[in-house]
Amino acid sequence: MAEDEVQRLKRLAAEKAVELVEDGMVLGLGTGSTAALAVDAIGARVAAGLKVVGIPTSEVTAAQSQRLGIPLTDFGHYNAVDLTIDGADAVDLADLTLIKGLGGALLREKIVAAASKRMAVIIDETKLQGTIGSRTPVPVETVRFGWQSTERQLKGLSAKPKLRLGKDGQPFVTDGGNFILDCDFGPITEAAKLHAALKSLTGVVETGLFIGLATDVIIARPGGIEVVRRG
Ligand SMILES: O=C(CO)[C@H](O)[C@H](O)COP(=O)(O)O
Repeated sequence: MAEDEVQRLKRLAAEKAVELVEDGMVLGLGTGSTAALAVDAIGARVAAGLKVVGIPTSEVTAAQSQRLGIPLTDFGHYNAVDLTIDGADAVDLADLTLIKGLGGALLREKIVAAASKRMAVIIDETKLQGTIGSRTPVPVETVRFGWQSTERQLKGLSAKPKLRLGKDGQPFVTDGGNFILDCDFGPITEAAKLHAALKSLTGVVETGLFIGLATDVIIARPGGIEVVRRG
């Protein structure tokens, strides 16, 4: 699919999700190229008088929100988020399991998603890949100290881990100061079991498997928008 068309589809999904935003809401503001389009659309509504507060899932999203005049808050002020709008790297429509974190923000994204009453995931149809893991590795955020030891433990779980590098060829560092090991497991049939096994490893901070968190998936296809809701 041509890049312009993918961008058009991402914008359609973002705009559909922003229709769910209501006055007075606490919003989770996602990270990535699709989520950024939703943040733009929220910013336009704020400029037109909408009253919301947002919790950003990355420093990049925080900076974008500030530029747009979206008031920001944190979990010191609110226990729960009414609605989070975020992208995803892979979605299994069978149970709305997601892989997230190719943009590097998975830890904050998961903290915000876990506190959200509703999580709308916005994607173009290229993110639908059937069984999760078939085409997308699982990002695993790992403390820097001893990352090679954590990598060996991951290999013990049959992963093929690869340390993520930044554009400068140095290890990519997350907003939390950690590294990411992108782990190819092949198709994942028992995501919850795998997630639990990964989390039990010393040195693993969080995984990019988002299970039972998405409530709505908004898919932009060339022929139109499809909304899939949990249950
Ligand atoms: O999980 C993420 C960032 O950590 C993003 O939501 C995910 O990478 C999708 O990004 P994009 O919309 O640019 O394809």
